[in-house]
Amino acid sequence: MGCISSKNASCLTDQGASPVHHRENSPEPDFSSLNQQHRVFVDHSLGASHNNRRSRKSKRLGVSLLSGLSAHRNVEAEQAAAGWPSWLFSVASEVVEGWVPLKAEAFQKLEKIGQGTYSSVFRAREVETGRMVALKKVKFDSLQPESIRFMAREILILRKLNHPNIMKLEGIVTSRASRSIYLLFEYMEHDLSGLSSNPDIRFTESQIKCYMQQLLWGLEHCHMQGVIHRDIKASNILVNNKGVLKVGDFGLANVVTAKNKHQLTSRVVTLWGLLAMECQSICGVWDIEQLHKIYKLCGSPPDSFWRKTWLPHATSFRPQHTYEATLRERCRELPTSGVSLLETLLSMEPYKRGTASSALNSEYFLTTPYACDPSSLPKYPPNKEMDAKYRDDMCRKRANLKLRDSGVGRKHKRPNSYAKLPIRQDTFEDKNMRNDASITSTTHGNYYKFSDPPVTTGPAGGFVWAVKRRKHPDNISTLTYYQPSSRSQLSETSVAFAKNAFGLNSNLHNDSVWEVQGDNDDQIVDDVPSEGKLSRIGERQGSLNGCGLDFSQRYKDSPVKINLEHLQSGKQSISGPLIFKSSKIDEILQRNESNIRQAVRKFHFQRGKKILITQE
Ligand SMILES: Nc1ncnc2c1ncn2[C@@H]1O[C@H](COP(=O)(O)OP(=O)(O)OP(=O)(O)O)[C@@H](O)[C@H]1O
Repeated sequence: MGCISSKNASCLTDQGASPVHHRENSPEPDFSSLNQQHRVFVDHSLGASHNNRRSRKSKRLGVSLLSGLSAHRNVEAEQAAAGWPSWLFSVASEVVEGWVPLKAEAFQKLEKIGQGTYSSVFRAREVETGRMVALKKVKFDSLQPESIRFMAREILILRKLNHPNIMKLEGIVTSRASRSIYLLFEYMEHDLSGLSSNPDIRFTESQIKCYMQQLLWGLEHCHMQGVIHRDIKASNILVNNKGVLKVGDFGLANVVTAKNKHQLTSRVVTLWGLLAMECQSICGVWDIEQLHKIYKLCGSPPDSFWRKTWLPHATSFRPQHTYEATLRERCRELPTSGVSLLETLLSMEPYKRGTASSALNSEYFLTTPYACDPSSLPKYPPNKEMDAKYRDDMCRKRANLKLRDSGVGRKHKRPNSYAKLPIRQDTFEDKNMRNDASITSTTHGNYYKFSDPPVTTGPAGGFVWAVKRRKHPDNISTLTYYQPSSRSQLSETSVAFAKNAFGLNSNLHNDSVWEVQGDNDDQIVDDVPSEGKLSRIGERQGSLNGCGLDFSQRYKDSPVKINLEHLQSGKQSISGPLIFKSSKIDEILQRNESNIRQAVRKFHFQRGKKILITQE
């Protein structure tokens, strides 16, 4: 527990009111100018022109460029005077336009309540009012303009949104001397991931409708502002003790404009858990697996879809046989109107897919039982995704120990139901449990409930599921992949693998990198390693330049084939169920992991050398 310290900042005002100090007529952030702000074009051909009219025009243009430049300098001077760090306003001055930084001393930082890929979230007390708040420390590299721009995008989008069901950005804590920033939000006691993974909590139909309605109201607002969230998942849906739901984490959000609507990346949205995201860096199996699951739930798109689609590489994802939707069967306990709504929202064909607005007008919300009032929702003890993960980890450790004790070795076993997972009290018994290095991946609570994969006990654990699936005749598809045959061949791509792995929500690896750099979340950290940030840039940016891999090349051939051109070694085709031989996969995963580690070590070693040289 400790106070964040910084020197230059203003202090907070009334409780409940936005603590941000707005200047008069604070303009709306202009997204289009974010990347162009500092590009001042001087057209040298203008002065050489013999055309008088053109020359006069050029002079006018020159004058306006100069006055634009000086206006810009004024803005920067103002922002510096307000106490903003220069690395921030010189790259993305729109972010702080009309605001002044909040004093770090104005908050007492309490415990960590959330750990995302791009941030750590802390509960804090506003010293003046005693109000609880959440401070999100965003990970980025203040030495890298691209990294700053991506962090800035989240802020700009948050500033653009103003709705009771959207997390409101109340201010930014930083200072002229600081190299990190904290985003200030209202404190929310729960996230839906934590709540729904608690076996003791069962929502009634009207409570579900209440949450759904609030979620859709929030999303409708985003869409009306041209904002698409692109990472809607239970842990990003926050709920407070008054029953109010707010959509959070706009780190992957973007603004759709007429210009960019066909250019946005498909490399967003969290797949089905961190483990999957880590494994995704290896042969891309998990994308395909997830798609396979989706087909099995929602049915595969009809022939007309594949003929009409303009999505690049779409036909690569075409399954070899038709899947009938099983959604109705799987959701037979839900009311018909609810399943119909789900069907519309999950429709594979975009023109059939419902919008947030159409969902709000659907029969589901117009029939009894109606959505309850948020204030009537029960008050639950604080429960976050982090708590659920902690329970999962403990459960896996326990399962692993049991298996060892029974001499089963590395065989994997799936718990019968998530409800049987230990709740937090139980886990205290496990405090003295041996810390098994192989049990490192964390899994989302809902993962067990819905996707029903096995407990994983090692880096390759996910493939047990693939092995299990061999028994099911409906999992048939063909997949081709290039299997690396030797360590040396893989090492050529190790950096790419490392970057890719970091870019794909690999908390496990991110954490170790941060430790290497001596990052301490209790202090304002001045620098952060750029490796993780680089990949983050790639991922958030929507291009994969930072990762060194071109995913657009990944699924060149059809149907459901993986063609990894960066693994230029032995081609292997598998026909039949969508599986790999687990032993081979184990090997590949282990090799990849060690390559990733090597690449990271090498990177830090080289970076350290560079720093030394610079200092000399
Ligand atoms: N305002 C808040 N109040 C309380 N808890 C919060 C708040 N904002 C975030 N959290 C907690 O912190 C977690 C991580 O926050 P967030 O999703 O914003 O970070 P992230 O780094 O973008 O995560 P991700 O890896 O999902 O992209 C959330 O799942 C939630 O449990």
